[in-house]
Amino acid sequence: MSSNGDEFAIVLEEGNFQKFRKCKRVWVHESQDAGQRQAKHRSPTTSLNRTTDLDDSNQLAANADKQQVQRIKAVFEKKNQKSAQVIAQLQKKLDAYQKKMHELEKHGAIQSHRPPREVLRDMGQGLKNVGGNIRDGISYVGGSVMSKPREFAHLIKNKFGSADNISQLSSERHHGGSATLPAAASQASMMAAAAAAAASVAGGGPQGAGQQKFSDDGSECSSVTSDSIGSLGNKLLLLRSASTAASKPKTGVVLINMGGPEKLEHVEDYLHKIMTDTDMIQFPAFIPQHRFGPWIAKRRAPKVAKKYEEIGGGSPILKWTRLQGKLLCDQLDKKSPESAPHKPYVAFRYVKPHTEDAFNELIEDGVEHAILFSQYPQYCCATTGSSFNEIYRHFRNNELPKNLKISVIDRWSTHPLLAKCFADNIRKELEKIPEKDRKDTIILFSAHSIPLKTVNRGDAYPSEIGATVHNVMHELNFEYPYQLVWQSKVGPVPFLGPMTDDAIKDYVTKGKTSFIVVPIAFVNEHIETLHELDIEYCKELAEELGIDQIKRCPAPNDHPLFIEAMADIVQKHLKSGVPVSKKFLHRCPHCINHTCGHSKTWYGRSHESHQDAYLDLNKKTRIIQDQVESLRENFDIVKSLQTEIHDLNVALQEERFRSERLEEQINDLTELHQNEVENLKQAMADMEEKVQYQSEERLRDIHEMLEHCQTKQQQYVTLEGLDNSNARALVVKLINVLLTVLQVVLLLVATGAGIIMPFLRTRLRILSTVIIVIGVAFVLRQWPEVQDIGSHMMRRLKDTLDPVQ
Ligand SMILES: C=CC1=C(C)c2cc3[nH]c(cc4nc(cc5[nH]c(cc1n2)c(C)c5CCC(=O)O)C(CCC(=O)O)=C4C)c(C)c3C=C
Ligand SMILES: [Fe+2]
Repeated sequence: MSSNGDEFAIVLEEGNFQKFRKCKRVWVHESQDAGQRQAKHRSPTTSLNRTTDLDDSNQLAANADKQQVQRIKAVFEKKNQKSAQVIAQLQKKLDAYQKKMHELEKHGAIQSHRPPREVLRDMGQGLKNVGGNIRDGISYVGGSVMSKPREFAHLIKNKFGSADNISQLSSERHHGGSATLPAAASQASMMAAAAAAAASVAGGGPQGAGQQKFSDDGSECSSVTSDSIGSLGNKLLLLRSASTAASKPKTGVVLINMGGPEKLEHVEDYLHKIMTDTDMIQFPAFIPQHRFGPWIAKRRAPKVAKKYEEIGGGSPILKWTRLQGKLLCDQLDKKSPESAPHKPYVAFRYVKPHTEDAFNELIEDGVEHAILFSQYPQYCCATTGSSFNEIYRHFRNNELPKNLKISVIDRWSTHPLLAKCFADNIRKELEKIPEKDRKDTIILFSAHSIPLKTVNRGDAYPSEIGATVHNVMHELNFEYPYQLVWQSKVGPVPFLGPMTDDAIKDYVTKGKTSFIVVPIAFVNEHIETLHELDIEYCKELAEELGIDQIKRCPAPNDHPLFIEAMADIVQKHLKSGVPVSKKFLHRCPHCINHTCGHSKTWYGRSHESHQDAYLDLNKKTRIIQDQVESLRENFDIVKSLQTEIHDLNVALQEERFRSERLEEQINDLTELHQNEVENLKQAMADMEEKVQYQSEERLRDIHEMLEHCQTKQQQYVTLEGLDNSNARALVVKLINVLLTVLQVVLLLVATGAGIIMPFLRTRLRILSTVIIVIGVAFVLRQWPEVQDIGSHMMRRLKDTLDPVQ
């Protein structure tokens, strides 16, 4: 048996072998689950490795002893534990990310079913954009103003001549006249008409084809009369029908204006509110305004009501404002999707809908940002100031919701599109004037006057009016003579002049006969354009002065350039990120109005708080951006960890396979060994049996020989006995003696052999026996000398022991 075999013999020793099998079972069991999971991932290279592994394992198996097996087991166990830990950690991380992503999805940031990585990337990008937008204000999303509805409107205009005609056709249809109107077109007409209203430039809308000459008596004074108010009504009706189901508005555009009585019965209340508005009118200190104001309102009401009656029974301000708001928000929705949906709210100072109506609705709608958009292009303490003071008072008594951001557009007198709009309207009026008179036509920019006292306090109104006038004239290349004049003086106190009517009178006396009056301070038709300018000046004064060339330029109303101007103003405001202008927070140098002081402080604070909120939002956006970034990084880490896990699993799988092979080898060798041991045992048993059998054979042979001898002897005895009985007896006795002697000799030989055999079993014994025998023989041969030596030694010993003798 080889030395390797010896080592295996030790391993296979009953106790050790059991231990080895037990350890192996534990190890195999631990790695079994993972092995099953990974089995399908076995790569072709693994099978290649197997051969090498097999050799390794053969080698290993060949050299393995108990410690080696345990060491191998420990290494694999350690590896197994490590992988299990790594897998558990990664699983944990993965769970956390999945949870985060789930939360993000749940909170609406991700609403798609795209892969989370892509969603994360888009979200990150979106947040980046949001951040950018917030930093830059709300970014301008470019888009042509001449968008689809307007193109559609142009189409319709080409077909029907004017948007107004659509409603006409529509009513004709009701009377059976719609046979020629295609069904689809009739359905679309409602939508188209709304767009057409926005596109009613020259020839369309109230200023163009729909515009009517005021007087039946052939007066040239152009105006927007009750007929055109009716046309405005139709547009609004169509707009309303065309409006789609409203979604929750994000941005509310609050159109701030003074308003006018829509019905005659509202006139007194309207005047009452004006007369008691101390921002608008300040009675001398000795007159109690709250008493005297209503009294004047009551007295003045019939006269004012008559005027409203003459313009069609009420102020068109609300209708125009609603239309302007609708068109504005439509444009904003397209141009500024970041702040969409936009919804217009009307906040009038003296009639319904009041400030509180607008804000109640706006808050109920859940608007996030309310833009307080003054509809007075030029700031005046009596008008703009009064409305903003009213809003301040409203929020002094009512809580401003924390989630409602407010910002202010307080003036826009120099907006280029406003000037372009006025210039366009002026050009159109100029075209109506005979060419010979055109160059000499004086353009009279007429604005509502204000008391000189107000001017002297430092009200910006006159200078801002002047700025608009300058810009309009710049648009007209200053090609015409022009003059800024003032109208609508009320009460006995001195007002800013020259008055419009006085100016016309004096110009006429100076030989001027052609005028275009431009209402420069108000953006839609109202009593002062429709009555004071159209009736009192263009008609009555012209008659009185004997001239027929006083034309009136329409107010901006729904002029596309004006709507575009409004949209641009709002957009730029959003983009600027400036909630309130410095100028607005700055009081007039001689302001005596305490409300102005409180109001501006309030706007300033709310501005600050919004600025804070804005900064806060910015900060939060940045934090979210950072989080998205780190999430993205973590995502990458998870990805690489997943790859690592996969690699580890593959390696683990290979190790497991290798160990399996090793185990198989060990099993095979164990079996081989057992077989060998069995064979050896068998061989030994066989040998034993053979020896036994051979010795029995020998004995039998001896017995047979003895029996044969005896038989021979008896034969001899029988043969010879016949001759001589005495001799025969002697021979028998002799043979018996011989046999006995032989037996004794044999016995002696056997005994001797029995005695001698132990001495001859090993070489050493044989050697020592030979030496002893030779020694004894030598002693016996030299016996006398040995005796002498013995007696001599005895003597010497006695002498040594007894020194006295
Ligand atoms: C920008 C325009 C206006 C300024 C500035 C303005 C100042 C101002 N007004 C009054 C007194 C009255 N105004 C009245 C009506 C009225 N005022 C404006 C515009 C401005 N007023 C308009 C557009 C209207 C008419 C609205 C409508 O119904 O269509 C009235 C009531 C009518 C009347 O009694 O004649 C009064 C009164 C003052 C004292 C003032 C400046 C301090
Ligand atoms: Fe006024």
